Amino acid sequence: MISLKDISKKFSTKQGTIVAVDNVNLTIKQGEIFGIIGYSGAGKSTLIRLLNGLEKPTSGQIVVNDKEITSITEDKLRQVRQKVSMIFQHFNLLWSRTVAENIAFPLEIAGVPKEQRATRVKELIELVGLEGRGDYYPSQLSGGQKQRVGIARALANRPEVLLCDEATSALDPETTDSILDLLISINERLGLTIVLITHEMQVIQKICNRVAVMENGQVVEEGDVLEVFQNPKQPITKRFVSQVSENAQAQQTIQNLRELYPNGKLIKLVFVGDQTEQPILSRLIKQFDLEVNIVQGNVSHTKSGAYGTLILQIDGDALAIDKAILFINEQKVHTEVINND
Ligand SMILES: Nc1ncnc2c1ncn2[C@@H]1O[C@H](COP(=O)(O)OP(=O)(O)OP(=O)(O)O)[C@@H](O)[C@H]1O
Repeated sequence: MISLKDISKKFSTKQGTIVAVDNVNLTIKQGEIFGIIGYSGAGKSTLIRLLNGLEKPTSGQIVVNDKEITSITEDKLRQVRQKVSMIFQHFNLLWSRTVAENIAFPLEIAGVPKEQRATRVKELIELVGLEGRGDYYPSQLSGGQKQRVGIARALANRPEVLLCDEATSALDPETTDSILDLLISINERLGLTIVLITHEMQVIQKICNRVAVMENGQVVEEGDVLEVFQNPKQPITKRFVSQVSENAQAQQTIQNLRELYPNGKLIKLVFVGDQTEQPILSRLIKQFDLEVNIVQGNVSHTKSGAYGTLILQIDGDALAIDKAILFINEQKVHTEVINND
């Protein structure tokens, strides 16, 4: 549905040339929710703006729905843009228009007759759960409600792709959850392809099928969310994954246990999907003459299944510990020894 081939975007500034996007190759499939994560300055905004033609790449090709958008005329680009909508961190609503008038705005631009506009606005208000708020002004709405207006407006002309630029970053965790639930339901009900950029792994975890990790303009890692959670390869990906799977308190506990049991091994187990149901721990204790302490346990639910981590402190004979680790690996559970130093 969307493919980026060798895409680079350079900006010339007084300080010199900035490479905002550096040779990116990506394919986004129809109907999926694809997340792009990176810290500030990684190039996410530039990349997403390239997808709807707001920026032109310095080199490379972008194909959206079989149309090569990098070399088409402004007129044709406008047609493609109707199929690629966007929502924003700060909503970008028109403050002097009511909710209904904001949602109607893209329909007016597209020349939809007044009566059809009214019917479509009503449908959209229901779709995003803003019944009874049609005559409100944006200033009378909460952040979450404003983003619902943004989503309704973006969907007005029945796009095939929705781009989300840090769409939940200005919202509190509970409101973030409700907006992400709305995006999931829209993706499922309308079969809409969603591409989102974020710096929060929680967002990726909750709603994305696949993820690309950006650093210094490059995509440094990419894959199914569950796989990336299970086996992050790059240091930056590991940092993002630990945002959701570990917490400061657990780190403290690890520190304490290292001091308490200098001879034991601290082992992190990573479970995916069905493995989270398996009684691996009880079998481990039964089969091996080892002392096993649970330091921390955590199960996160991603869109494609459950993902869990368990940190164990295992003490006893060194050979038995190695055999136990082998046994755990045989259950297809990924293990990582946390150094005792
Ligand atoms: N129009 C521009 N002119 C010059 N430099 C730019 C321009 N747009 C972006 N950049 C630079 O490109 C790099 C990537 O910026 P970009 O906004 O894409 O990153 P980001 O990952 O979205 O970060 P943030 O979340 O802070 O917006 C940065 O160094 C930024 O300063």
